[in-house]
Amino acid sequence: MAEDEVDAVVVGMGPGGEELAGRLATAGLSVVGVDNRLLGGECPYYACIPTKMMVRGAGALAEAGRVPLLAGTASVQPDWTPVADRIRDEATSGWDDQAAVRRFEATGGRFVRGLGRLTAPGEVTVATPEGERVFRPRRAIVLNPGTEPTVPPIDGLRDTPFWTNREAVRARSLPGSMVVLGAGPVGLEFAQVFARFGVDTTVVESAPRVLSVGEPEASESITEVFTAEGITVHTGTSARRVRHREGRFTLELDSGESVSAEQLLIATGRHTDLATLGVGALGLEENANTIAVDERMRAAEGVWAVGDVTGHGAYTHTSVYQARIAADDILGDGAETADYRAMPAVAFTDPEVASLGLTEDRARRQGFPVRTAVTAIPSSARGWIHKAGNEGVIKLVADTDRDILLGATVVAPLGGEILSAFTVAVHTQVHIAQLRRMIFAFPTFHRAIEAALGQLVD
Ligand SMILES: Cc1cc2nc3c(=O)[nH]c(=O)nc-3n(C[C@H](O)[C@H](O)[C@H](O)COP(=O)(O)OP(=O)(O)OC[C@H]3O[C@@H](n4cnc5c(N)ncnc54)[C@H](O)[C@@H]3O)c2cc1C
Ligand SMILES: NC(=O)c1ccc[n+]([C@@H]2O[C@H](COP(=O)([O-])OP(=O)(O)OC[C@H]3O[C@@H](n4cnc5c(N)ncnc54)[C@H](O)[C@@H]3O)[C@@H](O)[C@H]2O)c1
Repeated sequence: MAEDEVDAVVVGMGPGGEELAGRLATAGLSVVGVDNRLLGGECPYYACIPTKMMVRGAGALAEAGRVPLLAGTASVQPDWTPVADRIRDEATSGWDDQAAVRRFEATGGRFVRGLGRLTAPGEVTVATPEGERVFRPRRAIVLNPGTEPTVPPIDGLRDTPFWTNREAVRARSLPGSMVVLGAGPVGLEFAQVFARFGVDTTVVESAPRVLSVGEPEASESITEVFTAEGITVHTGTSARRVRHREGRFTLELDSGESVSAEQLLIATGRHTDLATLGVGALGLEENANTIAVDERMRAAEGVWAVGDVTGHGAYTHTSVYQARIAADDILGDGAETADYRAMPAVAFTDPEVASLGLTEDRARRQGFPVRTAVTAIPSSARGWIHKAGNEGVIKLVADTDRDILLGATVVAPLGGEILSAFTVAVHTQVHIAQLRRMIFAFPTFHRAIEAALGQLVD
């Protein structure tokens, strides 16, 4: 058992851990970054980047399919090979992180591949193929373990060769049919991609609607688009039993129906194994799904946590934002504290579902004096011109006493880009009266914001 004294140990090198470890190392601290899988975490190898390459391919097919309505004829033959090649060669280098390791080492950091565990206050033990290494960092332990796909306890499921996002992004070919269990952002992005590449796709969601934590208008809009694209959507039901026989999955649903397909994708959420991470050594709850942090990401004396595990939004930009704040705090110049009011989220379906701040329901439950506005994208000038693929809606949630926006949802082509105007408005608390005096270029999609703002005044 070797012992190392260092300034900081970062356990889990997801986007936040990588950013933070690099910052500390660049500042001159001796830093060890630990990851048992790939340096960079889920986002570059199994999540954001490869799935957005899939979305790009699927989007090109969808646009080609719109040609007959707009511009003549187009003959398109979907082929998964360019997508699979791009993911292997351009996104993940064959799921090899050597470039990321070299980039981190160039900052002065040391990378240790292995499973990190808190073994005492101020002590991290890393199990590597060569044996255990014990670190007692002088200044900081940072936890960035991210999340694993959650597999629900459905009778028969565990014995079947189902996919999670990790198998789906490695797929070299696609099945003829697919059931996607779970209609959060992960399930919906994959479902639409696969359907557009010709897979007969069925979505099963236990909540009453898809994207159930968002605005109902967004759920309705996406359900309509999916249905129009030939995707079958079951809501308010789950699977009580799964069987896999002769190359086919069959799911018996709670509703009494059954659905069957060549492949099953589990997209029912994420979790973190805090017991394996050993947070009990810090006096923290091992059965919890998140590590509570203060506004500077401090979880305990000398311990910071960043990323999905903090429960403040499972997005890469959240993890990197928190990493910046934690790094400043560790380096001793931490004036900035976390403010999540304008934390954006984008599901990269087509149309994109982009949102930030409070939904109407949450704003009312929190006791705000609420007024809302809803405007349909097809009724805007640009939406009408765009025609095929113009589905969507903008919904605003305003605090009438303070004359500011509390939340916004944009379902639209490039909805994530349109959302940026609201990110500024909510982040800086611009008065709605001031927003209404802005000039919105004609005929942009974001000009639909003006119509929505107009509904917020008498
Ligand atoms: C399919 C999919 C698509 C997504 N698309 C987007 C998107 O478009 N935009 C977006 O913003 N977000 C997206 N996300 C979410 C995004 O991937 C995560 O929020 C992001 O990766 C940040 O996670 P993190 O920093 O908490 O750590 P992660 O990226 O989860 O990385 C954590 C790392 O820590 C390692 N680790 C865990 N425990 C230990 C341990 N004990 N010892 C050593 N190493 C350990 C893990 O192996 C992993 O490498 C997507 C997620 C999924 C699943
Ligand atoms: N573009 C992005 O920023 C992006 C993309 C993908 C994921 N993410 C993040 O990753 C995280 C995970 O996303 P996700 O979609 O996997 O999880 P999620 O928790 O957002 O959604 C999971 C869905 O599965 C449903 N579900 C749970 N158990 C079920 C069951 N047994 N049967 C049927 N349905 C069931 C839930 O009701 C929920 O709607 C999210 O927090 C998300 O924000 C972000």
